[in-house]
Amino acid sequence: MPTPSKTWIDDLPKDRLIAEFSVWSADLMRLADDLGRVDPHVDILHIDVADGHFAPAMLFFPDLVAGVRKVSTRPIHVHLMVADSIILSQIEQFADAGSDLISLHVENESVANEALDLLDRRGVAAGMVLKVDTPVERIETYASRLRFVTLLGTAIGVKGQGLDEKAGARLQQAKRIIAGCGAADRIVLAADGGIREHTVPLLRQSGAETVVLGSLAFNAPSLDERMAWMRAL
Ligand SMILES: O=C(CO)[C@@H](O)[C@H](O)COP(=O)(O)O
Repeated sequence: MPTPSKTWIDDLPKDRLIAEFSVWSADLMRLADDLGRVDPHVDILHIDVADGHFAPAMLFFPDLVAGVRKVSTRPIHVHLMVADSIILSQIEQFADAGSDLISLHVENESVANEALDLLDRRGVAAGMVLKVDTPVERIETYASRLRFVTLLGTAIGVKGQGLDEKAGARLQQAKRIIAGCGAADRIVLAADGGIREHTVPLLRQSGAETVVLGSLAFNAPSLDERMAWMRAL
């Protein structure tokens, strides 16, 4: 299965919301079939990784990414929610497995620069994620090295929650900071968590260029209709 081109981030659509599909919300017992079902609508596959310590969930592993790589040509975005002490070895393993973009957390402060150096050496695009209460200004330090910035709109690593009321204002602030760093054309701004029919318009208006779709897409009564609605926003 060919991997996406080096320039895949530059080739993402700019005239509509980018659709990032969260594998966590797929039918895990029939994963290949479910990914095949949604594939025509997918711009990016999002794979959460959590160690039960940095985030409460225990989620996904490199062999799963390697398996997804075999059944999909879509770019794979790995969201690492793991402790500083294991992040470098996790990056190596998820890069080996075929990830196209790996995001660590701004809160992984003690190892963040080393992790970004490693992603650079491995030729994997770098992203960063902020927990729902982390000051947005903290992306400024890293902005020159990033292709993606993702703001969590809910508590980390828990599915099925409602959107935090600060999410819209935080996206607007991130947008201003990214523009102030001269990185508006390079960094894609993403919203993850609390992605619902009534929240997507607000997130879009607040500056989100992509949303991480979970149940909103995988459980949609008609995926064609839901995606047509989303793309028209
Ligand atoms: O990481 C997350 C939620 O924080 C997403 O990746 C989940 O997949 C969303 O699932 P739903 O809440 O939409 O069911």
